[in-house]
Amino acid sequence: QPTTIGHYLAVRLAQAGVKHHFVVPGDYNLGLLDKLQYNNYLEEVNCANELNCAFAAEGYARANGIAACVVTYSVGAFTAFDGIGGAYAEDLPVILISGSPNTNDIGSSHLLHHTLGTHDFSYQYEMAKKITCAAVSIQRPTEAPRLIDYAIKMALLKKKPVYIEVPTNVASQPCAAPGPASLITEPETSNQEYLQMAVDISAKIVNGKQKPVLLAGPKLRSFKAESAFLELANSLNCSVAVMPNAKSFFPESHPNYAGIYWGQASTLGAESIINWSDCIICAGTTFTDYSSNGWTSLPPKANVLHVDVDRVTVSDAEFGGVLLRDFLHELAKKVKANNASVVEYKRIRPESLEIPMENPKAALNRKEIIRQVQNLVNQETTLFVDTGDSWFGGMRITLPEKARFEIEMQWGHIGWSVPSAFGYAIGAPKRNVVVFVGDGSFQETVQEVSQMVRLNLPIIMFLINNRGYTIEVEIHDGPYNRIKNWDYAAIVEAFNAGEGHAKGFRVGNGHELAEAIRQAKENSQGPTLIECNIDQDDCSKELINWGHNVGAANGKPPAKE
Ligand SMILES: Cc1ncc(Cn2nnc(CCOP(=O)(O)OP(=O)(O)O)c2C)c(N)n1
Ligand SMILES: [Mg+2]
Repeated sequence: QPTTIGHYLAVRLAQAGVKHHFVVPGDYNLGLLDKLQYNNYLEEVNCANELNCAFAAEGYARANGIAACVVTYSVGAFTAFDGIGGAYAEDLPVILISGSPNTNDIGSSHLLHHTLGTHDFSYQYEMAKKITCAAVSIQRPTEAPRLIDYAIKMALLKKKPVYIEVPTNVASQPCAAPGPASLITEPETSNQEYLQMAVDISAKIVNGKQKPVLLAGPKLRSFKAESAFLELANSLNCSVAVMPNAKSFFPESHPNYAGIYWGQASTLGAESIINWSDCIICAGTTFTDYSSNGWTSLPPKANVLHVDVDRVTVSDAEFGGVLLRDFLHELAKKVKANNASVVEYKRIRPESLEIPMENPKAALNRKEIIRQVQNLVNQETTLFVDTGDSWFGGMRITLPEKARFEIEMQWGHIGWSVPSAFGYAIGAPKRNVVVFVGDGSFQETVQEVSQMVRLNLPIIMFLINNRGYTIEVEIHDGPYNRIKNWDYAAIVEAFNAGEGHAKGFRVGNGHELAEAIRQAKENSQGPTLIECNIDQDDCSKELINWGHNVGAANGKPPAKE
């Protein structure tokens, strides 16, 4: 039967793998929301604001592989853009759908609400082009199928966000029925000839080296290359280190795991084994000022074989059209086992960093929190760590088999973890979602705890209250790093408003923390926030050192004219 553009979009979203769409309604998108809603493949999830809506979709994409969020024109889309920029930075395919003015108003003398008060209604679409891999605006209903297919296909191919603008009078327009899912889900393939050339040359190089190692990068997950990476690690049988924003993309329970490579914030001797190697296969890695610890930890270029998402760079050659997962899978068949690095690693591996238990009545400190969270983490746990000393605390957690770790080191938006963990929990209902979030970060996006209450999500949040922006203090201090303290436990319980199951605890020692965790594990009907009060100066030495390096990098004077 004839369908509508709204129905067409709903079917395509479902065919792409979206099961929930995150929304903040607005009069420019209400007709579209109706069409999406009565479609039984999709479930609508409300958010308190559009920044959190976009971050919830970003978190859903971490769990589900693709996500969608629907906002209204300008006043909705502009804050959603911040979360979409984050999805772009983190290689997460989020489909941003925005309502927009009636097509009859384009080019007319009408001035409209939720606009800049001019006759130009193209600015949002132009802005969206900058932070997506594809942006479309459906001004002529007959073009809808082509534009929708193009945008969704690009999101799936490039693992980047896309933008679909739907004028308020278009969603209910008649439209051809959508075709088969394969039209939009066709995966990208490698150029077979180039793939084999790249693999043959690389295998010769690797097999000719004395002590190759592997380094896992953040792009392994989005580009579905984790299992191919594991295959290569097993066939090469070498030491494997991971970048801080690739933690959990290689199992830490694997006998060849050699820790996190992050300069002086490295763990388990990873930096030593990387620096000792004569061939570092960097798979899906990116080295930024943050992830290279202020440019202090970059593997020596001459020893690097860099495998990017769609190209391979070896010594003096580069091969385009070679997909990361295909290259790793094929290389695994051609390399000879060489465990020199594993033998060496066993000699340098530092003693295990067991954190001794504190006197349960002593004032709570960062290490005791990490020790107790370590005991909470299991195979079903996904640990979110927000920007701040939470990053460095999270790095100290040893992950059991199948545990997952979520971080947003490229975009680095404080507060991301609360809405992202909310969206993730909807996409992965069987996971135990645990969050490390600082007081400063929490204040940015606290509203989405109310949606956790609404949907009875048993997310456990450790709010590290060190009275301010400690990560910033370590980069560069000033009065602006002090913040107003909140009663965080009371705020979370205020979201219950008589019918919720949120629980809030304020803890000041190891005994209170243990009791709060015990109750959090029992609270299966709603979120539990545990406000961990620690001293303002109780921060990791890794953060202090990292802060010095990043501060120095930020302060580098302009190059001489
Ligand atoms: C949206 C956004 N605005 C400002 C910043 C800069 N920034 N980065 N970290 C911070 C402070 C984080 O403070 P907390 O969450 O309390 O973390 P810690 O005290 O370091 O544990 C800021 C203000 C940021 N990273 N993201
Ligand atoms: Mg703080």
